[in-house]
Amino acid sequence: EEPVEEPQPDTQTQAVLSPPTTSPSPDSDFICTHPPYNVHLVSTSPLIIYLTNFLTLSERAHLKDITKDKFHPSAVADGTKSARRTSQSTYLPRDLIQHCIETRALHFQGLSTPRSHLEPLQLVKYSPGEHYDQHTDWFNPSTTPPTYTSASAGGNRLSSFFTYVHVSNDTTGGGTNFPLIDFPRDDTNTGRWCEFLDCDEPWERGVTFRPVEGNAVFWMNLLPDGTGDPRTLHAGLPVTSGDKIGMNIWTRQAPLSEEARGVDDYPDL
Ligand SMILES: O=C(O)CCC(=O)C(=O)O
Ligand SMILES: [Fe+2]
Repeated sequence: EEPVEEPQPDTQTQAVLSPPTTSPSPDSDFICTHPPYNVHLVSTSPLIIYLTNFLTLSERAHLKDITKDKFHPSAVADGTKSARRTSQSTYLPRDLIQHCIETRALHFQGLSTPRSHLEPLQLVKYSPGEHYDQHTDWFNPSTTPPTYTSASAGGNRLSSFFTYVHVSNDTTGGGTNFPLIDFPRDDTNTGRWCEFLDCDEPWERGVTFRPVEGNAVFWMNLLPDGTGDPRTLHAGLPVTSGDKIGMNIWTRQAPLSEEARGVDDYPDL
């Protein structure tokens, strides 16, 4: 019997976490290997990095398969549905593939980031017309209850990965827009960025990442003094046709409780 999950008040700032349940291993012979993803520096301040082939085809297929019937309307901090975020979300159950993706995200951040700093991985699905208004992933101390962001509750969100898990052939729209970030310089005029960035957007709109399945955007949310970096403002632009599923991988400043993360029995490597 699958436990029925209540829709989680999972937020504009997604402060309230739903601990993942453990699902049986997808394949007991599974060995965690990491794809040879590529790293492209978009901005050094704030740090924004574009990653190609961060999720393999089989990982994407697995993520879609295990979350097929699990999406609930995305909500905001007070638990209500919001016109600001019209997508559907779900947290991933814990399994070996989920664990392997977590390991990749941790190693990318310097090999010694503890797993306990990771929030449960969250999938977000957009159908035509759905979007997520401009927001920051870091919690604003003036609007977020301190119980969500105190050091004992994990602190703030240090970094974000937004990975594209599913983008259909007919998907249009659905880019991830950072309005305050300058388009990366390309003095050689190779136009290579246009494969990943929307070069048709007017330059005042900042940088818009195209949703390309398997790829990911990584950025640091906090300034060196630990406060939120306002330049990380971003939006999930409306999907205009087809659909899009993304995954958030959020790393906190401090460990989350087992209550928030769920029990994790997998060996670390
Ligand atoms: O859908 C996107 O492109 C971005 C989503 C996002 O920023 C979020 O879920 O926090
Ligand atoms: Fe976000």
